[in-house]
Amino acid sequence: MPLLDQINCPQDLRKLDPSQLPELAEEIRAFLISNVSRTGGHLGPNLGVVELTIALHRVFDSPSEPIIFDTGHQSYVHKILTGRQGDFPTLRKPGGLSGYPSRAESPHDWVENSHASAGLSWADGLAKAYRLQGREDHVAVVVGDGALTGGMAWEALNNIAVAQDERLVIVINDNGRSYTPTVGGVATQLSVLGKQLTAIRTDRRYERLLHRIKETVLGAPVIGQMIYGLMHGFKMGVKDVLAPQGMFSDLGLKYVGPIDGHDVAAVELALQRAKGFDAPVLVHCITQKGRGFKAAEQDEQDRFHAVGVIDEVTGESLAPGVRSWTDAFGEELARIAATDDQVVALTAAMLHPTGLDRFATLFPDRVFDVGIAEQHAVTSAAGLATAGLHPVVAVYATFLNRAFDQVLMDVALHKLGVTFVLDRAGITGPDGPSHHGLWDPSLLGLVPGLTLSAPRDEPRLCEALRTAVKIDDRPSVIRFSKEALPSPVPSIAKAGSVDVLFGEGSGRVLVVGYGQLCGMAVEVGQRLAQQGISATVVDPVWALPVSADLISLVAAHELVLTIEDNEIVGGLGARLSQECRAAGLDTRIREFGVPSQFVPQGARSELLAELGLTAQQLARFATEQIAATERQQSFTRAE
Ligand SMILES: Cc1ncc(C[n+]2csc(CCOP(=O)(O)OP(=O)(O)O)c2C)c(N)n1
Ligand SMILES: CC(=O)[C@@H](O)[C@H](O)COP(=O)(O)O
Ligand SMILES: [Mg+2]
Repeated sequence: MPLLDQINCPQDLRKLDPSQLPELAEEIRAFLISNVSRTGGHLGPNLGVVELTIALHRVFDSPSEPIIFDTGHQSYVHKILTGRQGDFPTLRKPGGLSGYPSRAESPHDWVENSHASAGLSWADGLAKAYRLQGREDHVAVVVGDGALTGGMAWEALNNIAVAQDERLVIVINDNGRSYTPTVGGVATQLSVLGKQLTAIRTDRRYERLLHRIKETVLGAPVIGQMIYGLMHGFKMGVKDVLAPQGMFSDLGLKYVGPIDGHDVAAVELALQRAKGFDAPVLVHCITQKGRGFKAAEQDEQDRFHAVGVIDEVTGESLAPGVRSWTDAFGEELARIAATDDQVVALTAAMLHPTGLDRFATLFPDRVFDVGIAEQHAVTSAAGLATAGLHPVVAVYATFLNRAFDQVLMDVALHKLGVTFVLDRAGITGPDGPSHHGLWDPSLLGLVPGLTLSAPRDEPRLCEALRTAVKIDDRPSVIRFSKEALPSPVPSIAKAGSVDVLFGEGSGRVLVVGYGQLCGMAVEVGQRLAQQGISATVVDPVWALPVSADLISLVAAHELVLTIEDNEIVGGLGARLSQECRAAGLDTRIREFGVPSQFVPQGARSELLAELGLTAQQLARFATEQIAATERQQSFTRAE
C-alpha cells in the first residue's frame, strides 16, 4: 500500500520511520504532477517544498503550532498531509479546493491572503500573542526568496530581531527564483563548513558554554571582559567567513543553514534544533523549484510557476493558445518603445506574466525588475519620471492595492507622468478572493488628476497606451482583464470623447459599458431595442475623469445603467452618478458591478452571472424599470 494512502493527518506522518520519508516524498511528487497537470495550478513551487513540508509537519504539531505559508501558493503538500488528498481534482475550481490556505477547509490553514511578503508579520503577531498568553507553542513560517524581496518582510524581520523572546522558526525556502531568478537578495551556496558551524551554533551545549563564559566574564575585572569581546568578535568573524549568513547575521537573528531543502532528515534535524530555542531562528533551506519534473526544473520562461492543463510527461500546454490582453499590451508597448526612448518599464517580479518580456528582450536596459516590491516600483517610477523619462509600471491590478499611497503621494502629488498598466483587472477566476482585481477603480478614483481607461478591445488598448505615454503631468491607468482578447467592438459614432456603440445618442435608456463588458452592454442595448425600448450604448474610453460629454448623454436619457467589472462602491458608475448630481441632473442611474464582498474562486463567466452581470439580467432590469415608469405615468394621467 502506498505510504501516501496511510497519511490522513500529520499524526500519521509522524508514525513513519525516517527511512520511509524519501519514498513518501516521491509519492507526493507523483501525486502533484498527476493532479496539477490536470487542474492547473502552482506546480513548480509545490514540487520544491515536498521534503520541507514533510519535515515541518513532523516537527511542529499543527494546528496548535501554526505553520504559515507566505503567499500560500506553495501549500499543496501541506494540504495533502492534512487530509485533503481526495479534494485535489477540484483544485481552484468553483466550490473546490482553494489554491491557497483556506480557513474554511481546515484548522491547519491560517493565511488566505495570496499577496506576498506578509507571512512573517502574521507569524510575528501570532508568536507575540502566544508569549503574552503564556503558551509554549512555536510558530513556523515558510517564506520564499522572492517574498523576501518585498519590503514588508524586512519590516517584520526588523521587529522579530528585536523581540528575541518569540518562539518562532522562520524557514527560508530559497529556490533562487520568484518567477524568474531572484536577482540579488538571498543567493546562497551549500557549504559543508556552514553545516558544521550550524551544528555547533545550534547545539544547546554551545549555548550553555557561551552563557557560562558570559557569566564568568561579567563578574571578572575589565581585562576579562575585553578578552570575551575579542573572543566574540573572532567567533563572529569565523562564522561569517565559514558560513556566510548574508544579511541575516547583521539582524542578530540565530541562523541555521544553508541546508539542502530536499534532504528531509537534514531539514527535520535543523527544525528540531531551531525549535529548541525560545527565540526566533532562521532555517535557510536551499530548494529547487519544479524538482522532479524535468520541464519545470529547466523552466526559463516561468511557465511552471503557475500552469494550466499540461501534458504530465512533457509539460507542454494542452490548453488552446489564445491571444490575451497581455500579449496585445506587450507587443504594443514594444512598438512604442522602439520609437520613444523616453519610455521605460517596471515589473514587480512578474516580467513574463505582465508581458514585459518582449520589451526586455529588445531594450534590456530600459526594463527594471524590482522584485516583489510594488511600493518601491511606484516611487522609483516617480524618480524616473522626475528625470524626464516616462515609466510604465505593469502589475496585476490586485497588487497595486499595496502601493496606493505611493501613487497618491509620490506620483500624483508631484504631478508626474507615470502610466500604470493593470493586468488581471476585474474578476480573474481560479486564484480566489485576494487575486480578483476589484478595487483599483475605487482606490485610484480618489487620486486627484488621475486618468483611467478600461479599453474594450485591442484597438482601444493600443490607442489608450499611446495616449497615456504622452501624459506627463499626472498618473494614467489602463486596466484589462485576464480573459482572452474579445473581438473588436467598433463604435458607430462619437459623442465628443465618448464612443457610441449602439443607438442614436438619445432615447429612454443609456447603457454605459466599461472595459471588456462593453460587449455585454451592446447586447443589452440590442435586447431593449427588440422590445421597442430606445437605447444608446456608449464606452467613455477614458472613464476618469468623468467627461462632460458623458454627462450630456446622461441628460438625454431617462434611465442609465453602468456596467463594470469591479467594486461598485466608489467605482466608475458611482463616480458618474456623483458627477451628474453635481451637474444638477436627477436622472436615475443604476450601477452594476461587484458588490462590496470577497468573491470566491471560480470560472469568470459563472462568477459574473452569479453577480447579475449578464445581458439578459441587465436588460430585464431596464425593461422592468421602464414598465414601472409607464405604469406610474398612466396612473398619474388617470388621477
Ligand atoms: C504583492 C504580490 N506581488 C506579486 C505576487 C505574484 N507572485 C506570486 S508568487 C510570486 C513569486 C514568489 O516567489 P517566492 O517567494 O520565491 O516563492 P516560490 O514561488 O519560489 O516558492 C509572485 C511574484 C504576489 N503574490 N503578491
Ligand atoms: C501566486 C500568485 O500571485 C501568482 O502566481 C498568480 O497565481 C498568477 O496568476 P495568473 O495565473 O493569472 O498569472
Ligand atoms: Mg523562490
